[in-house]
Amino acid sequence: MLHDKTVAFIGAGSMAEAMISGLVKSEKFPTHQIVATNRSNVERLAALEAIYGINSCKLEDLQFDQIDVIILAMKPKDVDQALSGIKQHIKPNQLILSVLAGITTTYLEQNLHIGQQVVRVMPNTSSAIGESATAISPGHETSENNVILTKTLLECIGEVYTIDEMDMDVFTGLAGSGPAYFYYLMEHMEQQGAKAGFDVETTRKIIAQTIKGAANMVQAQGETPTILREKVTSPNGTTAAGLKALDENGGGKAIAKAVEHAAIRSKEISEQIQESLLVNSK
Ligand SMILES: NC(=O)C1=CN([C@@H]2O[C@H](COP(=O)(O)OP(=O)(O)OC[C@H]3O[C@@H](n4cnc5c(N)ncnc54)[C@H](OP(=O)(O)O)[C@@H]3O)[C@@H](O)[C@H]2O)C=CC1
Ligand SMILES: O=C(O)[C@@H]1CCC=N1
Repeated sequence: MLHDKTVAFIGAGSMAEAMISGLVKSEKFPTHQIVATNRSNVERLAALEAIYGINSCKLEDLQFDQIDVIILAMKPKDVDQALSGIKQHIKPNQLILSVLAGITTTYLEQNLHIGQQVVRVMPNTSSAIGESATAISPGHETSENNVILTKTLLECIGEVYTIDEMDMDVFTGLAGSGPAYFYYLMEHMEQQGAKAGFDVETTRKIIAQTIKGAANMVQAQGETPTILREKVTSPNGTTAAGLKALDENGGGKAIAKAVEHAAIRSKEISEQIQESLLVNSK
């Protein structure tokens, strides 16, 4: 299904690079069928070409009629300008995937053609190694074939979950932003290792293996995190002391708040973009 598809990224930053890396590593389709464009940073495009063997070009030189799937990957604040720039070149039956946090399918449909095929997508940067947890929510006009194409394409970069768009903000708080919470945790664990005189490289490896092992246990054993946590925790042992300190210092609450506030911010972005649309249409 993918071998004859051409995919263009509009926006070539961190998220586009992670997806390009994962797509290339999947070897599901030729790298020359991936094209990256951005607003102005030509050095960045040259670097992506050199690293991944993909194509790139200036946005104005993109051959839109030869692209099957267009992936929007600019910041939400730039979406209006980006859509105004590309609308005249795209056709309603072209599939548009948007990875933009907070940008709804309704917004995309209102700003593109009647009947435009759109899917809202929320990947994370683990796409780079084929380990993303990616959500998709198809637009109102999107055909079943295009939903299947979207899933097939995104399965190259990890697991894909089809969710109700109402749940996209929470999914963003959990999985889109999620890797950052674990990196933050690792940063803090690393600091403690360094304080105790461990060298940074070794500590990093130890922590990464510990997190990977814990995640794999959840996936492989089919046991809940609660049961698995209890199995680590001996009465009056070291883990109990560590968990008590976490609780007393608001650890659990802080994690819940992180997910909650990321989701709130995603919703806020939707509202702000919708408001600016209303203001501009007055
Ligand atoms: N980073 C992440 O972990 C995740 C990000 N996302 C979403 O991905 C999107 C991109 O994020 P990220 O990659 O971090 O951002 P970056 O700032 O790294 O990249 C943004 C890219 O968009 C380009 N761009 C800006 N305006 C336009 C335009 N009008 N036309 C074409 N290209 C344009 C920029 O080009 P130039 O450099 O030339 O200005 C740049 O290549 C965001 O909407 C974010 O919500 C979703 C999931 C996870
Ligand atoms: O921080 C952001 O807004 C983007 C969306 C999810 C991850 N990064």
